[in-house]
Amino acid sequence: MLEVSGINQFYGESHTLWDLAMEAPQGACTCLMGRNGVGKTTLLKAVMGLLPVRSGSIRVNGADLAGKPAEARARAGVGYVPQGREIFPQLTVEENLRVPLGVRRGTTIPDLVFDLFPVLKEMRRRRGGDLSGGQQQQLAIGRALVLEPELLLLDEPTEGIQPNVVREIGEVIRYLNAEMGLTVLVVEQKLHFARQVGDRFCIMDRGRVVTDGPMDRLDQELVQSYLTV
Ligand SMILES: Nc1ncnc2c1ncn2[C@@H]1O[C@H](COP(=O)(O)OP(=O)(O)OP(=O)(O)O)[C@@H](O)[C@H]1O
Repeated sequence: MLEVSGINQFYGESHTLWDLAMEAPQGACTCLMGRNGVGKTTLLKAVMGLLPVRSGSIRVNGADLAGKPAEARARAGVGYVPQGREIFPQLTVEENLRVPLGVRRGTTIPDLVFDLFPVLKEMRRRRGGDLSGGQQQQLAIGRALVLEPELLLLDEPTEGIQPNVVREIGEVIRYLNAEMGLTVLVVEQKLHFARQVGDRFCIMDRGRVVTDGPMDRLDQELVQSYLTV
C-alpha cells in the first residue's frame, strides 16, 4: 500500500531523513516508533506532501506521489491526522469537517464520521476552540476521514489526551483498520497503546528505519535499545 524508499530530507542544511525505506502493508496497522527527534513527524509530513524531499520515492498503491502536492495525495486516498491536531479554533466543528471537501469538490460529510464520534454531531455548531483536547482529537480524526482515505496517517493521536478518550481512540483505530479495511500508519510513543492497536512496528533512529516486524516481536531488547530514554 505505502512503500517509501531512498528518502532524503533536509531542513535547510540539516539532513534529517537518511535513505529512509519503510512500508505500511495493505490492511495492516503499523506503529511508527522511536525516541523524540528521530524524524517520525518529518516522515509523516513527507508522505503527506507537506515537506519536500530531496530524493526518493513515496508510492501509494504503486503510484509515485513524491513531488505531488498534498491535495493530490489526499485525492489518491491518503488521510492525515497531524500532531497537535491543528483544528481551526475559530471555525465550527462542522466547518472544520467541511474543509477537506474542497479538495474533491464534495458536498457531504460521510455518516461514518458522526457514527464514530457522536459528540461531533452534538457539537457541530460549536467552535473548534471550545472543544476539549480529546474532542479536538476526535475532530482531527473525523476530518481526516471526510475524504474516505484508504491509508490513514496519525501522528501521536493520544498525546495529552485523558485515558478514557485514549481508549476510545484506540477502539476507533482498531475499527477503521479491522472492520473498514483502512491501512494505518500511526506514530505512537506509548508502548501499551502501540501493542493494543498495532499489528506491526517500525522503529526509527536518527533519521532511518532500523528495524520492523510483527508486533509480537517487539521485545524488551528492542524497547531498551530504541525506545526507552
Ligand atoms: N521545521 C524544522 N526546522 C528545522 N529542524 C526541524 C524542524 N522540524 C523538526 N526539525 C528537527 O528534525 C528532527 C526530527 O524531528 P521530528 O519532529 O520529525 O522528530 P519526531 O521523531 O517526530 O520527534 P517527536 O517524537 O519529538 O515528535 C529533530 O532534530 C528536529 O529538531
